[in-house]
Amino acid sequence: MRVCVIGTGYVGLVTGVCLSHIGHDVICVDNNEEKVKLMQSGQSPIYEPGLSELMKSSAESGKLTFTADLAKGVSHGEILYIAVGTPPLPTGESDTRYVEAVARGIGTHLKDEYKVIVNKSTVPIGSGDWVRMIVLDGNKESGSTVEPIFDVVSNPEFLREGSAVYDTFNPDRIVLGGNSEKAISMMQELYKPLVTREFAEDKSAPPVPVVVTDLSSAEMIKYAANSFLATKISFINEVANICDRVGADVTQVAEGIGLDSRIGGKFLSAGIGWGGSCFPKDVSALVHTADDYGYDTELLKAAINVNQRQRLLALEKLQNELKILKGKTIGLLGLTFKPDTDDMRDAPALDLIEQLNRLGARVKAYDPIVSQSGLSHGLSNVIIETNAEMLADGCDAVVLVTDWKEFAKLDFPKMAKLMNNPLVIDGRNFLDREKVEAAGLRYIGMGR
Ligand SMILES: NC(=O)c1ccc[n+]([C@@H]2O[C@H](COP(=O)([O-])OP(=O)(O)OC[C@H]3O[C@@H](n4cnc5c(N)ncnc54)[C@H](O)[C@@H]3O)[C@@H](O)[C@H]2O)c1
Ligand SMILES: O=c1ccn([C@@H]2O[C@H](COP(=O)(O)OP(=O)(O)O[C@H]3O[C@H](CO)[C@@H](O)[C@H](O)[C@H]3O)[C@@H](O)[C@H]2O)c(=O)[nH]1
Repeated sequence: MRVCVIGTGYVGLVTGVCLSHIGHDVICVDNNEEKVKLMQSGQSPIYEPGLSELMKSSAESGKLTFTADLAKGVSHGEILYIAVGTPPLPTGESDTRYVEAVARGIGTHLKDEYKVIVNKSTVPIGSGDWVRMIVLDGNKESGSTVEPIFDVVSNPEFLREGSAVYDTFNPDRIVLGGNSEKAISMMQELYKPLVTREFAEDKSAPPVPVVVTDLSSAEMIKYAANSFLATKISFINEVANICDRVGADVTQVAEGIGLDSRIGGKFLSAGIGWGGSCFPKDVSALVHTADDYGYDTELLKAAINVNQRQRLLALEKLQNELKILKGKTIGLLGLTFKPDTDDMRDAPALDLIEQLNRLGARVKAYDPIVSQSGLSHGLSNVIIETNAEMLADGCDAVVLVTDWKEFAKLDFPKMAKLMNNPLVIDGRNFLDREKVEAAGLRYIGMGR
C-alpha cells in the first residue's frame, strides 16, 4: 500500500522504515530540511539499535523515500500518518500545535482521492474528531471546491525507545480506533504481515491481537497504558523506600510479587524514577484531561509525586554518606533516561545535575552514547568524560543513573583506586553488589 508518514522522530521514522520493510511504498515527510537531507543520505538522525541497517535496505529497495514536501507526501499516500511530537506545555497539557499544523496542511493538499488519516502521535482524548475538523478547515482555506473524502483512525504507538524496531515487529497488540469500516479494514490490510508474525522473532506465535475501538477509547488506551506502567514503577519505588527503612531487599520483593501472574514481573525495577519523552508528559496530560472534565486524579498525582521525590533520592543518599556536598566531586554513570537511546528528554540525570550544582558539587558524567557521540545535548555545568575510569578519577562518589549493559563489566578495583572516596550509589539496583564491595567500594542501592 502507499503510505505517507509525517514527522520523522522516533515514532515516525521507525514506523516508516518498518512499514517499508514489510513491503509498503513509504514516503516520510519532515519539515526539518536538515533532517530530511541527512535521511536522504542514508543516515538515521536517531540512535536506535537496528534502525540504520533497515533504513539502508529499505532505501535500496526503493520502498522508502524522504521529503520536506508535504504536498508530495499527501498525494502519494492512501494512508497518511500524523507522527509529530506532542510535547508537554508548562501546565501539563499536551501541546498539539504540531498536529494541528500537519492536519491543516493535509487539508490544504487533499484532492478527491479517498485517504485514511492516522493519528499515530499521542494526542488528547477527542483529537480524532478535532483532526477531522482541522483537515476540513485547511481544505476550505485552500479554496478547494472539491469535498475531501477521508476518515480518521487512532492508532496509538506502544514502542519503547531502545527496542523500537523489535517492538514494531513483535507488538503485544495493535489498537485501531475509528468509526469507518473502510478505514479500519485498510489499516488491517496494512498491518497484516505484522499480525501474522511474518516478521516476528517467533513466527509460530499466535497472531497479534487487533483491538478495534471507537476513537476516544483508542486514545484513552494509550494514556491508560503509560499511566499504569508509570504507576507500577512508582509503586515499587514506594515499596523500595519502605524496604530501605525496615531492612528488606526490594529486588527480592519484586521477584516475589512479580511471580504472581496477576501482578507480573515487568516494570518492577526500583530506582531513581521514570523519565523520558513519554511517561512524564502522558501521565500529566491525563491528569490534565481529567481536571478539564471535573475529576481529580488522586492516584495519578500520587504516582507523579512519588516519582519526583524518587528522582532526588540519590542526592539524599549522597548527603547521608558525604554530609556536605559543596566542594565534592560527584560522577554520574549514564545520562540518558534509559539505556540504548541517545534521548535525554526528561532524564532523571538532568534533575540530579541541577540539584548537585545548586548544592555546590562539581558534576562529571560518562554515558556510552552521549560521551562517544560528542553530543552535549545542551548540558551545562557537567564535565563529560569519555570513559568510566576518567569519570572515577577524583570523585567523592559515583552514582549509576542509567543501566547501560557495559556498566556491569566496569573495572571496579581500578575505579576504586582512582576515586577520592570509594562510594557507589547504584540508582538502578543494577550492579553486582558483591563484586563492587570486593573491589573496596561502599555500595548503596535503592531499597536493598
Ligand atoms: N518517542 C517514543 O518512544 C514514543 C512512543 C510512542 C508514542 N510516542 C508519541 O509519538 C509522537 C511523536 O513522538 P517522537 O518522540 O517521535 O517525536 P519527536 O519530537 O522526536 O519528532 C517529531 C518530528 O516531527 C517533525 N515535525 C514537527 N512539525 C512538523 C510538521 N509540521 N511537518 C512535518 N514534520 C514535522 C519534527 O521535525 C520531528 O522530526 C508523540 O506524540 C509521542 O508522544 C512517542
Ligand atoms: O521497571 C522499570 C521500568 C522502567 N523504568 C524507567 O521508566 C522509564 C520509561 O522506560 P520505558 O517504558 O522502557 O521507556 P520508553 O521508551 O519511554 O517507553 C514508554 O513510553 C513509550 C512512549 O509512549 C511507550 O510507547 C512505551 O510502551 C512505554 O514503555 C525509564 O526512565 C526507565 O528507566 C523504571 O524505573 N523501572
